[in-house]
Amino acid sequence: MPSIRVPASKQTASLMVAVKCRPLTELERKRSRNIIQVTDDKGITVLDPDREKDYLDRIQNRTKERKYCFDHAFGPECTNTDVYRNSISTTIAGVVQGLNATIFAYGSTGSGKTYTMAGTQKDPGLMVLSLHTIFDLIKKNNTSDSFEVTCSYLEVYNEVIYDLLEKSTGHLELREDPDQGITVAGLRCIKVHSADKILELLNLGNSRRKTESTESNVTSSRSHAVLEITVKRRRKNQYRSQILRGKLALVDLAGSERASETNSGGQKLRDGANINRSLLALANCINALGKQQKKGLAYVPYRNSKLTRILKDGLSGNSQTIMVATISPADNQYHHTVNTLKYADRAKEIRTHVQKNIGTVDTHVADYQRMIDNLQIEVCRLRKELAEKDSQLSVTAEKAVDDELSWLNVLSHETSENVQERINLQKALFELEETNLCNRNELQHLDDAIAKQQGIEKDGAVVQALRARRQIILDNIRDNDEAGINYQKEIAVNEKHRCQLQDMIEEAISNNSNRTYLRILSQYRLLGMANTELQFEMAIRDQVIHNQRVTHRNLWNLLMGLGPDQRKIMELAAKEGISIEDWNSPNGPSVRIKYSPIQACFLQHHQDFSSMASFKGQRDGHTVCREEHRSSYYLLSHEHTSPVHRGIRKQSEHWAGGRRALSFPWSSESCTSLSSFHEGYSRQQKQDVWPENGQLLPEGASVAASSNLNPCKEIAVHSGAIRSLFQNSSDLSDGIPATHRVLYDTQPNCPDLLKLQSRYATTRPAAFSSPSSEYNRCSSNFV
Ligand SMILES: Nc1ncnc2c1ncn2[C@@H]1O[C@H](COP(=O)(O)OP(=O)(O)OP(=O)(O)O)[C@@H](O)[C@H]1O
Repeated sequence: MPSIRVPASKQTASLMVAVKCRPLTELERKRSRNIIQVTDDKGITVLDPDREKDYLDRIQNRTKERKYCFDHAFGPECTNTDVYRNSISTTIAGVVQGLNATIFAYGSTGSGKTYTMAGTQKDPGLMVLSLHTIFDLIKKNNTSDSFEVTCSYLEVYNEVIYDLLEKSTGHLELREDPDQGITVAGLRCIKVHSADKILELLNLGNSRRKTESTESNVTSSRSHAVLEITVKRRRKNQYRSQILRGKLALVDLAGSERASETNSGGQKLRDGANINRSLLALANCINALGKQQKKGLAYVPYRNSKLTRILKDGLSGNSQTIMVATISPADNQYHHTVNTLKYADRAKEIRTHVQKNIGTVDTHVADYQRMIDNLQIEVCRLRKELAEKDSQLSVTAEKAVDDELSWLNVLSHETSENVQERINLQKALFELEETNLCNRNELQHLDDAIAKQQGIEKDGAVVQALRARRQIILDNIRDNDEAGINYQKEIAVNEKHRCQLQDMIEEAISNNSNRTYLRILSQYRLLGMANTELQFEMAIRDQVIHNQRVTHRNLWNLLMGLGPDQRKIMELAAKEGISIEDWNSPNGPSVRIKYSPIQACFLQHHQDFSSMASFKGQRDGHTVCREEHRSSYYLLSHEHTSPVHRGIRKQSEHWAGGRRALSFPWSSESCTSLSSFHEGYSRQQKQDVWPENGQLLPEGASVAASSNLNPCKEIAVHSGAIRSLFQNSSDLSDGIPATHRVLYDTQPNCPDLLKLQSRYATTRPAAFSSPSSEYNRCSSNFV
């Protein structure tokens, strides 16, 4: 069977930027002034739009004039063909040779993106000209190679993907394929034999595209359109054939605008917000990629929109990419023009890695025979499926039930998208934190290096270079922190949407006659989604555990390399409550930390929670391996604080018919990230807590008291907890508070209990002597 493999050689290519300035429109000619000068085939000057300057500007010689230099610059007199010949045609030729190319038009609304990409009858656009080139090259090819050209056309409208080659399609999903990168599942791919056929399809697709008349543009595109042409070229010799697969993506973006400028409201305003969101995401990616070339380690937020995910390959992967920045020459468009040119200028820094997509096919007779066999099996299966579908269609009663369920399917689908989006956001947040962790590490090293270097020569060249690098890292950290805050906001919005969806499902179910069945079905589906999220959380946690282990190992190696004396290490560690064992073990020494009873309590709780927890270390009293302990941090932060888990907890509360679910006092800590959890946790360590009223302590848990107590009256305690409560009674400096009673499930002859009773027998007999029936009453209220 054919297999496309990545060949060894890769070439780095810069993103090519061509700027095209359109002529003034009829209306603009009456009202506006031309402020664009194309100085030569690369240079552009944007003149100051203000004819009159105020006093301050005049005396300080301030001007808004801006000068730029790009790979190509085209003035209003240039046609699309001029742009194509000078900047695009060679790249298109590469597509027939198995290379990928992406061409996208970027600019504000009404600046001429659609005109440039689609064009008119008299002035055909880049899409049309590219297609003609591809078919001309195929036609002129005088080798024995065979070609297959396929095309797809999609639009992203309001963050939903639609197939423009299908009359009415549902929402399409993006898939991340390890071999092919980002693909759109279910997108129609049509085989074409001539440029005219594609143009026919293009016109058809364009007629389906969402456009609106806005104040700035009569036919403003409300969606981002992506036309993808794949050219498969098969080269044969006697036994083997080689396949070259080139892909060309032609992208016409929707126009960005300010709501105030377009004077739009309602749906138009919503479209505008979504368009701006994805364009902002694109601009952020361009910024980050540009920065990455200069500074390294900047996080690129591809996941923020469908558009950027689709364009990912074009922006940093295997593609020769051309950005055509379109601008208007009108003086009232100055800000938009400068903004577009600013991003175009940054985009020049972007680098992609171009490589031919080559695969081979063994064409032995046996392979053909196998292919035929497979096809025959497939035909049989399809026939059978068709017969089944026919019989299904005839059962109208079943169909009626299907109709009844269709609303649930729609809502389930939306919920699943909501879950997917949340997972993506959390993945992005996680990646961002990983990046910042590296940044912070580097910062630490830099600080050390600066301090050391300053001892040698104060403010020398090396120190200055280190400081410059430090500033860059600080900037990166700040930018990433800002991005992280935005992700958290988006997660909150997503979570709100999840609640709305769930309410809608609940409402729909309660209005339906098949209530019980639908409720079970809905819960089943929601649980399925919750399960997906949990699996994702676990994958992240495993990654964190792995990272911690590597760090742990490295630290030991470092410590050993430094060679401090064993006794000294032991002394220092003991001061920190750490004991070190097995010094001479071939795997290195093992570190143990003494935990306070409350820490041990939550570790115990979380061990129960996690079925995947890899707690291989020894658990003895309140001693837990450092490694386990660190990994639990992350688990806890997600268990208690991530929207996913809050969602799951809310669901379980709901399904439990309003009965209170088990919760711990510190579960209200809002720690949405690893670092904020650490912060929250260390705060928690500083103040002892008393469990909330009516709370059940798990087996083996213990409590600590302090003067800062919750005003609860009763707690129920398992026998194991009583034991540890007693064992750690020295921690109960204030004893069981006068306002509290402890209810227990232990047999009266339990030795631990007897000891406890004797401790409180004279001072407060009621504090610790409730009968089991009371324990049962108390615990059944909330378990
Ligand atoms: N090179 C050009 N020559 C003549 N007219 C042009 C040219 N470029 C654009 N125009 C005209 O400018 C107007 C706006 O162009 P167009 O619709 O292509 O903008 P756009 O950037 O795609 O806008 P939106 O983002 O709102 O979809 C149209 O009337 C178009 O005909």
